[in-house]
Amino acid sequence: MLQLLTSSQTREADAHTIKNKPISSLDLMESASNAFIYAFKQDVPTIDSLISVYCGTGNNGGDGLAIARLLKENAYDRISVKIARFSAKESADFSANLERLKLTGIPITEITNTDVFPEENAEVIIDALIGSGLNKALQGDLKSLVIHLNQLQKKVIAVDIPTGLPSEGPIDPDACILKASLCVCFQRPKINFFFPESAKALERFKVVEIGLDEQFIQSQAGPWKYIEEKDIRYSIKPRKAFSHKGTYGHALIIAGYTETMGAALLCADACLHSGAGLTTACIPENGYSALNSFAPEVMILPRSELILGKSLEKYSSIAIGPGLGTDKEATDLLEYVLNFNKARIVIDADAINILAANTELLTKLPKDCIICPHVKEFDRLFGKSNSWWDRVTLALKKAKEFNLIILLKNQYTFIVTPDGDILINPTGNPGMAVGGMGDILTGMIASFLAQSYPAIEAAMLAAYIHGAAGDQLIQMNSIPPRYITEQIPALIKRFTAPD
Ligand SMILES: NC(=O)C1=CN([C@@H]2O[C@H](COP(=O)(O)OP(=O)(O)OC[C@H]3O[C@@H](n4cnc5c(N)ncnc54)[C@H](OP(=O)(O)O)[C@@H]3O)[C@@H](O)[C@H]2O)[C@@H](O)CC1
Ligand SMILES: Nc1ncnc2c1ncn2[C@@H]1O[C@H](COP(=O)(O)OP(=O)(O)O)[C@@H](O)[C@H]1O
Ligand SMILES: [K+]
Repeated sequence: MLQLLTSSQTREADAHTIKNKPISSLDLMESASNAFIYAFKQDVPTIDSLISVYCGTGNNGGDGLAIARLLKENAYDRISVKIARFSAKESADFSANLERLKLTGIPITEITNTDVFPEENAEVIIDALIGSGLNKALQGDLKSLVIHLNQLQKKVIAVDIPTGLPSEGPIDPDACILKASLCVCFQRPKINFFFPESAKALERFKVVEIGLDEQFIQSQAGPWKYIEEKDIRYSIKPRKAFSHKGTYGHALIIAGYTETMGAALLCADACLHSGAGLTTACIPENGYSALNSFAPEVMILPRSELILGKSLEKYSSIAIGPGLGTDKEATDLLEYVLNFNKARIVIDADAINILAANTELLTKLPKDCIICPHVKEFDRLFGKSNSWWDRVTLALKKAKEFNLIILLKNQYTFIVTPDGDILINPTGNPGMAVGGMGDILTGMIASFLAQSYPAIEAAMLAAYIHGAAGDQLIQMNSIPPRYITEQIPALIKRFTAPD
């Protein structure tokens, strides 16, 4: 997993690299600027594009000056540089790069006040005004400049981070930010890129290596970790020779209601496709024939038997909630499952809403229980948050308090653990924003739990593979959830095979 850094940790990684590699800070800036150019060339291959580089006077601005010079060396020769000089300060590496830039003949304009902005006919704007050194919300002259640049509606490519976006912490919905169509960021994505509020600052990002000390970065403390394919390959176990259905556990799916039987079918079918040896669905009687025709491999536990106290001993995992409803019977079922207390459980959808209405049940959750709320379910359960940063911070607190794994769903799903980690899932795409998609994920988690994966791994494998299945169908505008299920077995097999 990639350890993500706060802006102050990034500064430490920067200083550590300069001291120990060793490399001068000016050479590190050159390396960062070269890495930017590499990504830029892929996005703007036309060398006669008109490019304007807007620079602040800190190190982000220093990058901008070096980038302008390197673009010229790479045959882009229709470049101009605009320096926003609203204060007398400049960083040493900015000054050094300004001297180098002056030798190239690239036109440089200084913007010292905002009464009149220089005319701008560039097709591409490179934003090197402020990077990770942002220390307050934009205001004054710089804010006026950013508002002006946003109004031009040009293609903007940001260096390291869009000007005005903080690297971490709550994103103010009213903040003034220079909106980028692409951000080329250095070494690690910024934590704030993973929150929906960042959509006002950037459309997409690319991460480029700039030569910071990886060992140092990985040894940094902090909850934010980014899941990589190699983590999945490392966790996932191939099926063994001489194994049989009993080897892979027996999952019980307690789900479905007259109007929402589909949720139970999708969930049970996804569990089956994710490798559980046996899958049983506990659904109302009016769903039996639908289940038998949709997924004949799945067995049935009559709802009436469970209500009468049928033992849960034989099940290696239990999923409860998809399409379950929130009536008295559903509440009793959840309580019964929680009282059993031995099962490896995943709680979703209506079962989360039942928890929200009966918060005393939270204390009955067994150790390493997984809940997988979407944002509304999460807020119903734990209260409203003002920002995603606050919401995930709250999840961290609740995961510790209740010894619980919280899988908070979104474009980037956050898996928050009782040990204080926040694992960010990178897979998935907006085609997956279709009802029933979460039911598939819950079935997958139940399946991995049944197969004896530790709970955090079960959550991680399910989230990653679920999203990766969606990414295999990226050519579809919207993805019916059952299409995800079809992808799962081959995808799991692929992750068990050598690279
Ligand atoms: N290790 C790495 O990743 C590497 C990072 N590198 C690059 O360095 C960048 C970080 O550079 P940095 O620390 O010099 O800060 P930077 O972003 O230029 O901003 C500081 C300037 O902005 C000003 N300022 C701040 N807030 C403001 C506001 N609201 N409104 C107005 N002004 C404001 C602040 O002024 P002050 O408040 O101090 O008066 C100061 O002048 C990083 O993003 C990357 O591009 C690479 O070169 C090499 C390796
Ligand atoms: N824009 C998106 N990008 C990536 N994944 C998404 C996106 N939208 C939805 N998903 C995924 O689809 C699932 C939706 O779950 P949920 O909202 O519970 O659906 P439902 O309740 O209809 O089953 C989650 O796993 C979520 O991560
Ligand atoms: K920037």
